[in-house]
Amino acid sequence: MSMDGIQAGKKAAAIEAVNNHIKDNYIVGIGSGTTVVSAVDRIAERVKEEKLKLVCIPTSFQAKQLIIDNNLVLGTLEQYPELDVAIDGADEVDIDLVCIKGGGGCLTQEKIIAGCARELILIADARKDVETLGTTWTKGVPIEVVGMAYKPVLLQIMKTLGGTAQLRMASKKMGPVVTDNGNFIIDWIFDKPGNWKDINTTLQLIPGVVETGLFVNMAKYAYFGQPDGSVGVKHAQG
Ligand SMILES: O=C[C@H](O)[C@H](O)[C@H](O)COP(=O)(O)O
Repeated sequence: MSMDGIQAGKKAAAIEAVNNHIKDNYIVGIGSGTTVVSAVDRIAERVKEEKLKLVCIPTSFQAKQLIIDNNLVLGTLEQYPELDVAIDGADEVDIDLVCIKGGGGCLTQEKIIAGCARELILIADARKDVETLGTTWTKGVPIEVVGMAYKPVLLQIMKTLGGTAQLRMASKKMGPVVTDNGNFIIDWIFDKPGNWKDINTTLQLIPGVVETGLFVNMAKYAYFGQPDGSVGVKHAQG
């Protein structure tokens, strides 16, 4: 898939999801990443054209900037602890709509916002629509960890679950990536897919782990855009 094709797919998925799931007077969670940029563009367009009254709650520093730059109304969880919908990207989504998030390091606030929303809607290009996790996304599961605990956590993950866990290093700064919450990220490359609910619980129980990039039973719909602009929609069972 060409870069243009990927971009076209992201945009198409974002537009269709915003058209179908954003309604007047909604409190909307704004996810993070490149695909969400197109969603916020479309939200801003609809607010202008249809005079929608929305409040947008960000999942990251990037999302907050997107909301402000597009002149949307910015809110916080303190003001609006219950959201109507959250729209967010994903690094890979399996057949049960279990997904990996955090490729851009924003998983913790994303999961909090998703947990407060009635509906989590995923938007992605079609490469990310897979049967089992680890098919096209080979960078593993991002796990946010308190800085001083990164080494024991990393060792514990490999001992308990196998695979390879490594500290994510920054590219334009010496040392590790530091999240919006002041923590580090461990990327865990798993050997094979498993029971993601159990794996997620195991990871969360390791002291020092803040949150994992495994989103299990959270997404309600996933929109996958193709290079030709067509969009496939998947709905969670149950
Ligand atoms: O940390 C980043 C987020 O979880 C993103 O939503 C995820 O990485 C997908 O990003 P993109 O839309 O850029 O592929």
